[in-house]
This record gives sequence, structure tokens and C-alpha cells, in this order.
Amino acid sequence: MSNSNAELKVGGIVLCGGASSRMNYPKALLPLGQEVMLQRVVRIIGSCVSPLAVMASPDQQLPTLPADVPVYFDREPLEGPLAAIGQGLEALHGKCEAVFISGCDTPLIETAMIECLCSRLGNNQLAMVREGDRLHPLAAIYRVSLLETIQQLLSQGKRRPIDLVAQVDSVFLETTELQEIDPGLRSLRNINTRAQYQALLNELEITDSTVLPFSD
Ligand SMILES: Nc1nc2c(ncn2[C@@H]2O[C@H](COP(=O)(O)OP(=O)(O)OP(=O)(O)O)[C@@H](O)[C@H]2O)c(=O)[nH]1
Repeated sequence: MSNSNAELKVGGIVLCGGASSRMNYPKALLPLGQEVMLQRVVRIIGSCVSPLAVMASPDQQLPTLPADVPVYFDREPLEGPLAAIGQGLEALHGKCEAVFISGCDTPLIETAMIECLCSRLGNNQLAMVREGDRLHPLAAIYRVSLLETIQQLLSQGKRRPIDLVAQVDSVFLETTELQEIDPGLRSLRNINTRAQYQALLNELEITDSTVLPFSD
């Protein structure tokens, strides 16, 4: 990876659990041409960081993934992203020093953003995309050493990534800066609703309507 932290070993975690309530269909399984959404995001992120792991809900149905991408299942269902991040850092402990964390619902993610976050990390524990007051905890590099702090927060019932940011040395990549390498902020575009999914299919020129997994 080309970054000023060239010696830093960076892995990746893709979160694909949760309720998918706005989509009312598992986002991880949404078809995108020859792939489904989780496969696409794993392929893109896996092209620039290693090792990569997937964090899923217990009993979640998953597509075929590369043999070198293990799946870990949330200990408790629907505990939210911070708990899944903690469990993912635990799984990759000893295998890398820092981890790029993503959801599975950003299919237009670009590796340039990941490289930029790596360059930004420096001696900090966390490098996260920020848009004004809004943090993007699923577009961020976390040092594996944050595991202990995350476990402490969770044991205190604190589940918001903002609680973590407030406690640790953090650095931010502002979206105004990200726009220099990703003008449309495609890397941050979440697909949460059926309308967003349909717009994505149009944008990717995936026109075969038979791929739609729902009819409305
Ligand atoms: N493993 C795991 N992943 C999660 C969890 N909650 C959310 N995610 C993932 O985190 C990303 C962002 O999730 P959200 O869009 O905020 O929530 P969601 O449950 O997917 O969708 P909504 O129910 O519509 O809010 C998605 O890729 C989810 O798959 C969780 O508890 N465990």
C-alpha cells in the first residue's frame, strides 16, 4: 500500500450484520451483476489490505467468500457496530497493527480513501472520515490496540463510536479533503433503501431487472 506508514501492517474488517430494516432485505446479499454487495466490498477492500475478516450476525446467510477471508459471528445479535468492531479487532489481534473498518453497504468504496486514511494515521490510534460534525466510524482505520478501550466502553454500556473518539488520539480526514481524490464522495455512499439500490443499479448500468430480489 502506498502511504507514509508504509511499514504499518493494515488489515480489514467488513461488518455485514445488523437489521437491514430500511432495505427490508439483507443488504449483504443484494445482487450487483455477477456479485452480491458483500462480495463486491470484500473484493475491493481485499485488494488493498490483508488480512481481511467479515463480521456477521449469528445465523446470517452469506455468499461465497474468498477462502482467506474468515467470517466471525456476533456473540450477541444486533449489539451494533462498536461491539462488532471490538470482536473483529480481537479476531485480528496479532495479525496486523491496524485495521480498516467498513460496512458492507458502500459498494462504490475506493481504495484511494483507505490509503489516504493510512497515511493520515501517524502515531494516532484512530483515523476517521468526518463530514462537518458527522463522524464516519465505518470509514476509518483503528489500531488493534484500541481493543481494550472498546471493551471497557462496551462494559460501561457505551456503544457509540463518538465515545471512543472522545477518549483516544484521533485524527480526521475531512470530506472536503476526501473530495480531492473522490470528488463525488462515492466511497461513503451507503445503500440503505430500495430506491438507493435501484439508483445504484442504474449508475452501474446493471439493467437486467430479473436480478431484483424483490418486486416492489
Ligand atoms: N456484524 C455486525 N454488523 C452490523 C451491525 N449493525 C450494523 N452492521 C453493519 O454495519 C453497516 C451499517 O449498518 P446500518 O446501515 O447503520 O444498519 P443496518 O442494520 O445495516 O440497517 P438499518 O436497519 O436499515 O439501519 C452495515 O454494513 C451493517 O451490515 C451489528 O450489530 N453487527
